[in-house]
Amino acid sequence: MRRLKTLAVVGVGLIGGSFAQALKRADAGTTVVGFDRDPRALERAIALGVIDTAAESATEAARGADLVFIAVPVRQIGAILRDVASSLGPDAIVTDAGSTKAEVVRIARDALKDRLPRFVPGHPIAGRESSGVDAATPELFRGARIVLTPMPETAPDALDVARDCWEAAGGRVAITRPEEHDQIFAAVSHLPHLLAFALVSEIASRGNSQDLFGFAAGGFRDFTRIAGSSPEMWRDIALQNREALLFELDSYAGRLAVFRELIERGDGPALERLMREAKGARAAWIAGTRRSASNE
Ligand SMILES: NC(=O)c1ccc[n+]([C@@H]2O[C@H](COP(=O)([O-])OP(=O)(O)OC[C@H]3O[C@@H](n4cnc5c(N)ncnc54)[C@H](O)[C@@H]3O)[C@@H](O)[C@H]2O)c1
Ligand SMILES: O=C(O)C(=O)C[C@]1(C(=O)O)C=C[C@@H](O)C=C1
Repeated sequence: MRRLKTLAVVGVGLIGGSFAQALKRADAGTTVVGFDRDPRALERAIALGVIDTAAESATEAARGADLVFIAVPVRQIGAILRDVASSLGPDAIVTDAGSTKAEVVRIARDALKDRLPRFVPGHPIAGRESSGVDAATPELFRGARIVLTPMPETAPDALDVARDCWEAAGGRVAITRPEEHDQIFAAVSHLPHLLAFALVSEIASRGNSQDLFGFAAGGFRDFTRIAGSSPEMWRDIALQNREALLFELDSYAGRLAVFRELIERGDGPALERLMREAKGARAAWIAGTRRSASNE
Protein backbone atom coordinates (compact mmCIF):
# COMPACT_ATOMS: atom_id res chain seq x y z
CA MET A 1 0.00 0.00 0.00
CA ARG A 2 1.24 3.53 -0.75
CA ARG A 3 1.81 5.66 2.33
CA LEU A 4 -1.42 7.09 3.65
CA LYS A 5 -0.48 9.80 6.09
CA THR A 6 -4.00 10.77 7.12
CA LEU A 7 -7.22 8.84 6.76
CA ALA A 8 -10.51 10.58 7.57
CA VAL A 9 -13.43 8.34 8.50
CA VAL A 10 -16.92 9.84 8.47
CA GLY A 11 -19.32 7.48 10.25
CA VAL A 12 -17.27 5.63 12.83
CA GLY A 13 -19.43 2.51 13.11
CA LEU A 14 -18.98 -1.14 12.13
CA ILE A 15 -17.66 -0.47 8.61
CA GLY A 16 -15.85 2.84 9.19
CA GLY A 17 -14.23 1.47 12.37
CA SER A 18 -13.20 -1.80 10.73
CA PHE A 19 -11.65 0.03 7.75
CA ALA A 20 -9.70 2.32 10.08
CA GLN A 21 -8.43 -0.64 12.11
CA ALA A 22 -7.46 -2.60 9.00
CA LEU A 23 -5.51 0.32 7.49
CA LYS A 24 -3.79 1.13 10.76
CA ARG A 25 -2.75 -2.49 10.95
CA ALA A 26 -1.37 -2.34 7.39
CA ASP A 27 0.56 0.87 8.15
CA ALA A 28 1.02 1.89 11.77
CA GLY A 29 2.08 5.36 10.55
CA THR A 30 -1.41 6.23 9.31
CA THR A 31 -3.22 8.79 11.47
CA VAL A 32 -7.01 8.42 11.57
CA VAL A 33 -9.30 11.39 12.09
CA GLY A 34 -12.92 10.48 12.77
CA PHE A 35 -16.22 12.29 12.58
CA ASP A 36 -19.59 10.91 13.64
CA ARG A 37 -22.92 12.58 14.37
CA ASP A 38 -22.94 10.62 17.64
CA PRO A 39 -20.33 11.96 20.10
CA ARG A 40 -20.43 8.66 22.05
CA ALA A 41 -19.26 6.80 18.94
CA LEU A 42 -16.24 9.13 18.73
CA GLU A 43 -15.46 8.69 22.44
CA ARG A 44 -15.61 4.90 22.10
CA ALA A 45 -13.52 4.99 18.91
CA ILE A 46 -10.78 6.96 20.68
CA ALA A 47 -10.93 4.69 23.74
CA LEU A 48 -10.62 1.60 21.50
CA GLY A 49 -7.74 3.13 19.50
CA VAL A 50 -9.78 2.98 16.28
CA ILE A 51 -9.26 6.70 15.59
CA ASP A 52 -6.53 9.04 16.83
CA THR A 53 -8.49 12.29 16.91
CA ALA A 54 -12.10 13.38 16.63
CA ALA A 55 -13.19 16.19 14.33
CA GLU A 56 -16.11 18.57 14.90
CA SER A 57 -17.54 18.09 11.41
CA ALA A 58 -17.07 16.10 8.22
CA THR A 59 -15.60 19.23 6.62
CA GLU A 60 -12.97 19.47 9.35
CA ALA A 61 -12.17 15.73 9.22
CA ALA A 62 -11.53 15.94 5.46
CA ARG A 63 -9.15 18.91 5.76
CA GLY A 64 -5.62 17.62 5.16
CA ALA A 65 -6.72 14.00 4.68
CA ASP A 66 -5.20 11.88 1.88
CA LEU A 67 -8.26 9.63 1.84
CA VAL A 68 -11.78 10.30 3.10
CA PHE A 69 -13.82 7.15 3.80
CA ILE A 70 -17.59 7.68 4.16
CA ALA A 71 -19.44 4.95 6.05
CA VAL A 72 -22.84 6.40 6.96
CA PRO A 73 -26.32 5.14 5.91
CA VAL A 74 -26.71 5.59 2.15
CA ARG A 75 -29.24 8.43 2.23
CA GLN A 76 -26.77 10.49 4.34
CA ILE A 77 -23.90 10.16 1.87
CA GLY A 78 -24.94 13.13 -0.32
CA ALA A 79 -24.88 15.57 2.60
CA ILE A 80 -21.45 14.32 3.69
CA LEU A 81 -20.06 14.63 0.14
CA ARG A 82 -21.26 18.25 0.08
CA ASP A 83 -19.61 18.89 3.45
CA VAL A 84 -16.24 17.42 2.50
CA ALA A 85 -16.10 18.95 -1.02
CA SER A 86 -15.12 22.37 0.36
CA SER A 87 -12.12 21.18 2.39
CA LEU A 88 -10.61 18.45 0.18
CA GLY A 89 -6.97 18.94 -0.76
CA PRO A 90 -6.14 18.89 -4.51
CA ASP A 91 -4.93 15.25 -4.49
CA ALA A 92 -7.23 13.92 -1.80
CA ILE A 93 -9.45 10.95 -2.62
CA VAL A 94 -12.98 10.27 -1.40
CA THR A 95 -14.55 6.83 -1.28
CA ASP A 96 -17.60 5.32 0.37
CA ALA A 97 -18.92 2.01 1.67
CA GLY A 98 -22.59 2.43 0.78
CA SER A 99 -24.58 -0.71 -0.04
CA THR A 100 -26.23 0.95 -3.07
CA LYS A 101 -24.32 2.63 -5.84
CA ALA A 102 -26.40 4.18 -8.69
CA GLU A 103 -28.08 6.78 -6.49
CA VAL A 104 -24.84 7.52 -4.61
CA VAL A 105 -23.10 8.19 -7.95
CA ARG A 106 -25.98 10.38 -9.13
CA ILE A 107 -25.83 12.46 -5.94
CA ALA A 108 -22.02 12.62 -6.03
CA ARG A 109 -22.14 14.30 -9.45
CA ASP A 110 -24.16 17.12 -7.98
CA ALA A 111 -22.36 17.30 -4.63
CA LEU A 112 -18.74 17.10 -5.80
CA LYS A 113 -18.88 19.01 -9.10
CA ASP A 114 -15.28 19.55 -10.30
CA ARG A 115 -13.97 17.26 -7.53
CA LEU A 116 -15.91 14.29 -8.99
CA PRO A 117 -12.75 12.66 -10.51
CA ARG A 118 -11.41 12.20 -6.96
CA PHE A 119 -14.44 10.06 -5.95
CA VAL A 120 -14.27 6.26 -6.06
CA PRO A 121 -17.66 4.70 -5.21
CA GLY A 122 -17.25 1.45 -3.29
CA HIS A 123 -19.00 -1.30 -1.36
CA PRO A 124 -17.35 -3.96 0.81
CA ILE A 125 -19.31 -7.20 0.67
CA ALA A 126 -18.65 -8.00 4.29
CA GLY A 127 -20.54 -7.11 7.37
CA ARG A 128 -22.60 -8.45 10.16
CA GLU A 129 -25.87 -7.74 11.91
CA SER A 130 -24.19 -5.81 14.77
CA SER A 131 -23.72 -2.06 14.32
CA GLY A 132 -21.47 0.51 15.91
CA VAL A 133 -17.75 0.86 16.52
CA ASP A 134 -17.74 -1.76 19.29
CA ALA A 135 -18.50 -4.38 16.62
CA ALA A 136 -15.59 -3.22 14.41
CA THR A 137 -12.73 -5.61 13.69
CA PRO A 138 -9.66 -5.29 11.42
CA GLU A 139 -10.42 -8.81 10.13
CA LEU A 140 -13.83 -7.92 8.70
CA PHE A 141 -12.68 -7.52 5.09
CA ARG A 142 -10.19 -10.41 4.97
CA GLY A 143 -11.02 -12.48 1.87
CA ALA A 144 -14.14 -10.42 1.16
CA ARG A 145 -15.20 -9.12 -2.23
CA ILE A 146 -14.97 -5.34 -2.50
CA VAL A 147 -16.97 -3.86 -5.37
CA LEU A 148 -15.78 -0.55 -6.82
CA THR A 149 -18.01 1.22 -9.36
CA PRO A 150 -15.81 3.95 -10.88
CA MET A 151 -17.41 6.54 -13.15
CA PRO A 152 -15.96 7.49 -16.55
CA GLU A 153 -14.64 10.64 -14.82
CA THR A 154 -12.89 8.82 -11.95
CA ALA A 155 -9.15 9.57 -12.00
CA PRO A 156 -7.06 6.40 -12.53
CA ASP A 157 -4.72 7.27 -9.64
CA ALA A 158 -7.72 7.66 -7.29
CA LEU A 159 -9.01 4.23 -8.32
CA ASP A 160 -5.54 2.73 -7.77
CA VAL A 161 -5.29 4.16 -4.25
CA ALA A 162 -8.78 2.89 -3.30
CA ARG A 163 -7.90 -0.54 -4.69
CA ASP A 164 -4.56 -0.61 -2.81
CA CYS A 165 -6.24 0.30 0.47
CA TRP A 166 -8.88 -2.42 0.14
CA GLU A 167 -6.25 -4.98 -0.78
CA ALA A 168 -4.18 -3.89 2.23
CA ALA A 169 -7.32 -4.53 4.32
CA GLY A 170 -7.44 -8.08 2.92
CA GLY A 171 -10.20 -7.53 0.34
CA ARG A 172 -10.49 -8.80 -3.26
CA VAL A 173 -11.50 -5.95 -5.53
CA ALA A 174 -14.03 -6.33 -8.36
CA ILE A 175 -15.21 -3.57 -10.70
CA THR A 176 -18.81 -3.21 -11.91
CA ARG A 177 -21.11 -0.53 -13.24
CA PRO A 178 -23.29 1.06 -10.52
CA GLU A 179 -26.59 -0.17 -12.05
CA GLU A 180 -25.24 -3.70 -12.42
CA HIS A 181 -24.09 -3.57 -8.79
CA ASP A 182 -27.54 -2.53 -7.60
CA GLN A 183 -29.30 -5.29 -9.55
CA ILE A 184 -26.95 -7.94 -8.19
CA PHE A 185 -27.20 -6.86 -4.57
CA ALA A 186 -30.97 -6.35 -4.75
CA ALA A 187 -31.15 -10.11 -5.42
CA VAL A 188 -28.52 -11.54 -3.06
CA SER A 189 -28.43 -9.05 -0.19
CA HIS A 190 -31.28 -6.56 -0.13
CA LEU A 191 -34.07 -9.10 -0.81
CA PRO A 192 -32.94 -11.55 1.92
CA HIS A 193 -32.78 -8.72 4.47
CA LEU A 194 -36.31 -7.61 3.56
CA LEU A 195 -37.54 -11.20 3.88
CA ALA A 196 -35.96 -11.61 7.31
CA PHE A 197 -37.42 -8.33 8.61
CA ALA A 198 -40.84 -9.20 7.13
CA LEU A 199 -40.94 -12.70 8.63
CA VAL A 200 -40.08 -11.50 12.15
CA SER A 201 -42.53 -8.62 11.76
CA GLU A 202 -45.29 -11.03 10.74
CA ILE A 203 -44.68 -13.47 13.62
CA ALA A 204 -44.34 -10.62 16.14
CA SER A 205 -47.69 -9.15 15.08
CA ARG A 206 -49.63 -12.26 16.08
CA GLY A 207 -51.55 -12.60 19.35
CA ASN A 208 -49.64 -15.78 20.19
CA SER A 209 -46.21 -14.43 19.20
CA GLN A 210 -44.66 -15.21 22.59
CA ASP A 211 -45.62 -18.88 22.23
CA LEU A 212 -44.24 -18.94 18.68
CA PHE A 213 -40.95 -17.29 19.65
CA GLY A 214 -40.77 -19.63 22.65
CA PHE A 215 -40.55 -22.65 20.35
CA ALA A 216 -38.43 -21.06 17.59
CA ALA A 217 -34.99 -22.64 17.27
CA GLY A 218 -32.05 -22.94 14.85
CA GLY A 219 -33.96 -22.66 11.57
CA PHE A 220 -35.71 -19.47 12.63
CA ARG A 221 -32.51 -18.08 14.14
CA ASP A 222 -30.48 -18.70 10.95
CA PHE A 223 -33.15 -17.34 8.63
CA THR A 224 -33.70 -14.18 10.71
CA ARG A 225 -30.14 -13.38 11.91
CA ILE A 226 -29.99 -10.42 9.56
CA ALA A 227 -33.24 -8.96 10.95
CA GLY A 228 -30.96 -7.93 13.83
CA SER A 229 -29.29 -5.40 11.48
CA SER A 230 -29.63 -1.61 11.67
CA PRO A 231 -33.17 -0.53 10.66
CA GLU A 232 -31.88 2.90 9.62
CA MET A 233 -29.29 1.37 7.29
CA TRP A 234 -31.81 -1.02 5.72
CA ARG A 235 -34.55 1.58 5.39
CA ASP A 236 -32.12 3.69 3.37
CA ILE A 237 -30.98 0.77 1.19
CA ALA A 238 -34.57 -0.31 0.45
CA LEU A 239 -35.57 3.22 -0.58
CA GLN A 240 -32.43 3.94 -2.59
CA ASN A 241 -32.53 0.67 -4.53
CA ARG A 242 -36.31 0.77 -4.88
CA GLU A 243 -36.75 -0.33 -8.51
CA ALA A 244 -34.38 -3.29 -8.36
CA LEU A 245 -35.69 -4.38 -4.98
CA LEU A 246 -39.34 -4.23 -6.13
CA PHE A 247 -38.39 -6.38 -9.11
CA GLU A 248 -36.76 -8.95 -6.80
CA LEU A 249 -39.71 -8.92 -4.38
CA ASP A 250 -42.07 -9.65 -7.30
CA SER A 251 -39.84 -12.45 -8.62
CA TYR A 252 -39.65 -13.98 -5.17
CA ALA A 253 -43.44 -13.68 -4.71
CA GLY A 254 -43.85 -15.50 -8.03
CA ARG A 255 -41.60 -18.35 -6.93
CA LEU A 256 -43.33 -18.52 -3.56
CA ALA A 257 -46.65 -18.81 -5.39
CA VAL A 258 -45.28 -21.82 -7.31
CA PHE A 259 -44.28 -23.52 -4.05
CA ARG A 260 -47.68 -22.65 -2.56
CA GLU A 261 -49.53 -24.12 -5.53
CA LEU A 262 -47.55 -27.38 -5.32
CA ILE A 263 -48.35 -27.69 -1.61
CA GLU A 264 -52.02 -26.93 -2.26
CA ARG A 265 -52.13 -29.59 -5.01
CA GLY A 266 -50.20 -32.04 -2.85
CA ASP A 267 -47.66 -32.49 -5.66
CA GLY A 268 -44.83 -34.12 -3.69
CA PRO A 269 -42.57 -35.06 -6.64
CA ALA A 270 -42.60 -31.52 -8.10
CA LEU A 271 -42.07 -29.97 -4.67
CA GLU A 272 -39.16 -32.30 -3.98
CA ARG A 273 -37.64 -31.59 -7.41
CA LEU A 274 -37.65 -27.82 -6.80
CA MET A 275 -36.19 -28.30 -3.32
CA ARG A 276 -33.51 -30.66 -4.67
CA GLU A 277 -32.55 -28.12 -7.36
CA ALA A 278 -32.34 -25.34 -4.76
CA LYS A 279 -30.22 -27.51 -2.44
CA GLY A 280 -27.87 -28.34 -5.34
CA ALA A 281 -27.55 -24.69 -6.36
CA ARG A 282 -26.74 -23.71 -2.77
CA ALA A 283 -24.14 -26.49 -2.43
CA ALA A 284 -22.46 -25.36 -5.67
CA TRP A 285 -22.40 -21.77 -4.42
CA ILE A 286 -20.83 -22.78 -1.08
CA ALA A 287 -18.24 -24.97 -2.85
CA GLY A 288 -17.40 -22.02 -5.14
CA THR A 289 -16.87 -19.66 -2.19
CA ARG A 290 -14.59 -22.25 -0.51
CA ARG A 291 -12.59 -22.66 -3.74
CA SER A 292 -12.08 -18.93 -4.18
CA ALA A 293 -11.07 -18.58 -0.50
CA SER A 294 -8.46 -21.36 -0.85
CA ASN A 295 -7.09 -19.82 -4.10
CA GLU A 296 -6.08 -16.63 -2.29
N1 LIG B 1 -23.32 -3.46 8.14
C1 LIG B 1 -22.99 -4.10 7.02
O1 LIG B 1 -23.08 -5.32 6.95
C2 LIG B 1 -22.50 -3.28 5.85
C3 LIG B 1 -21.70 -3.93 4.90
C4 LIG B 1 -21.23 -3.19 3.79
C5 LIG B 1 -21.58 -1.85 3.65
N2 LIG B 1 -22.37 -1.26 4.60
C6 LIG B 1 -22.68 0.16 4.41
O2 LIG B 1 -21.76 0.90 5.20
C7 LIG B 1 -22.37 2.07 5.73
C8 LIG B 1 -22.23 2.06 7.24
O3 LIG B 1 -22.83 0.91 7.79
P1 LIG B 1 -22.42 0.36 9.24
O4 LIG B 1 -22.86 -1.06 9.29
O5 LIG B 1 -21.02 0.72 9.57
O6 LIG B 1 -23.40 1.21 10.17
P2 LIG B 1 -23.19 1.63 11.70
O7 LIG B 1 -24.54 1.97 12.20
O8 LIG B 1 -22.39 0.61 12.43
O9 LIG B 1 -22.30 2.96 11.58
C9 LIG B 1 -22.75 4.11 10.95
C10 LIG B 1 -22.21 5.32 11.73
O10 LIG B 1 -22.52 6.48 10.98
C11 LIG B 1 -22.93 7.51 11.88
N3 LIG B 1 -23.71 8.47 11.11
C12 LIG B 1 -24.93 8.31 10.58
N4 LIG B 1 -25.30 9.42 9.90
C13 LIG B 1 -24.28 10.30 10.01
C14 LIG B 1 -24.03 11.61 9.53
N5 LIG B 1 -24.94 12.24 8.78
N6 LIG B 1 -22.86 12.20 9.85
C15 LIG B 1 -21.93 11.55 10.60
N7 LIG B 1 -22.09 10.32 11.09
C16 LIG B 1 -23.25 9.69 10.79
C17 LIG B 1 -23.70 6.75 12.96
O11 LIG B 1 -23.79 7.50 14.16
C18 LIG B 1 -22.87 5.47 13.10
O12 LIG B 1 -21.86 5.61 14.09
C19 LIG B 1 -23.81 2.06 5.21
O13 LIG B 1 -23.88 2.84 4.05
C20 LIG B 1 -24.06 0.60 4.85
O14 LIG B 1 -25.02 0.49 3.83
C21 LIG B 1 -22.80 -1.94 5.70
O1 LIG C 1 -23.41 -10.83 7.01
C1 LIG C 1 -24.24 -9.94 7.20
O2 LIG C 1 -24.77 -9.77 8.28
C2 LIG C 1 -24.57 -9.04 6.10
O3 LIG C 1 -25.70 -8.67 6.05
C3 LIG C 1 -23.55 -8.52 5.17
C4 LIG C 1 -24.08 -7.96 3.87
C5 LIG C 1 -24.75 -9.08 3.06
O4 LIG C 1 -24.08 -10.09 2.80
O5 LIG C 1 -25.92 -8.96 2.70
C6 LIG C 1 -25.04 -6.86 4.14
C7 LIG C 1 -24.99 -5.66 3.54
C8 LIG C 1 -23.81 -5.20 2.86
O6 LIG C 1 -24.04 -4.18 2.01
C9 LIG C 1 -22.90 -6.24 2.49
C10 LIG C 1 -22.93 -7.43 3.11
